[in-house]
Amino acid sequence: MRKIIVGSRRSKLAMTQTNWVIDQLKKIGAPFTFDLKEIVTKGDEILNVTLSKVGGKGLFVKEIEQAMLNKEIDIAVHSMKDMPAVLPDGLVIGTIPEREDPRDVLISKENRSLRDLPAGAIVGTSSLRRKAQILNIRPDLEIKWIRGNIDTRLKKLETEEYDAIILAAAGLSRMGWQAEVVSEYLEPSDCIPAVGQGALAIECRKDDEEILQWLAKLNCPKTNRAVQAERAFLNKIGGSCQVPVGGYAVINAEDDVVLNAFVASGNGKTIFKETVVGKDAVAVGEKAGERLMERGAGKLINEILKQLE
Ligand SMILES: NCc1[nH]cc(CCC(=O)O)c1CC(=O)O
Repeated sequence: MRKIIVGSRRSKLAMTQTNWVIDQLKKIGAPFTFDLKEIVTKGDEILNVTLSKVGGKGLFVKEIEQAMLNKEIDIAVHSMKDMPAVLPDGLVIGTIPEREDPRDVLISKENRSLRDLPAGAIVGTSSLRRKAQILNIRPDLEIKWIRGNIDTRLKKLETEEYDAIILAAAGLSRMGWQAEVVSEYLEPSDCIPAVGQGALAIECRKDDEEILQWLAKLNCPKTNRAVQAERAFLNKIGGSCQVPVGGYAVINAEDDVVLNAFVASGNGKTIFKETVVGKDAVAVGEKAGERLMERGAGKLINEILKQLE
């Protein structure tokens, strides 16, 4: 039997996701044995800085992709939302399994919802996307940066000066946290998820036909189409991590892709939202990007990027 080397970040979430995929492959009878190889990425090492300031997207995958190109590993399981728009030559996303709950959740002291938090309450998040959307609804709240893995953040809610934190529902449930810890599931009408949130990307070499053939059996066509639309949108607007942006697509009963996307100013005062419906996922994503740019998102993005210079 062929031995497959699976590369993974060492975080508990990464390991959990990786082991889940290995289990799925075993379950469908893939004729492989598996070896896990831990890889430390830049994103794991730099914990004290906002991600958007240290390079953002790609930070959690670059070293892993290099190891794959060097044939030190054969496959890797990533959170789709950590994946840059373009993959290095020679690598592909071999499969996208069914998406988990894509929503963000609010976890607060006294189990308060977003609209019930006390005036001026402190909310922990390091995501520009979450910050802008939260401030759009509750401009009085104070957003305080927080980093670290999910367990660390939950602990900080108890030990540090936060009244609430925001996390992805998918990460929480994959880590075995029960829905009871959640104070409120934020609906996409309030807080549009990150592009790819809740989905996994399993990456391998383009020419590894044997692996590709088995990975294909784990593929979820609906999730695939939805994520394609979201990523086409992100690509169109330039996919920068410095700009509050989000996109979430579903497949409706008519088999159309329905994409909701937004671009906002950092303080959430200006927020442009678009909904685009259509059969062709990539076209839907690109159209959402084009429309938002026409409405002024381009100007907004340029202003944000200029301030960073
Ligand atoms: N930002 C880090 C990150 N990358 C992927 C997830 C888990 C959720 C997912 O797979 O989308 C998380 C945690 C979070 O945002 O709370």
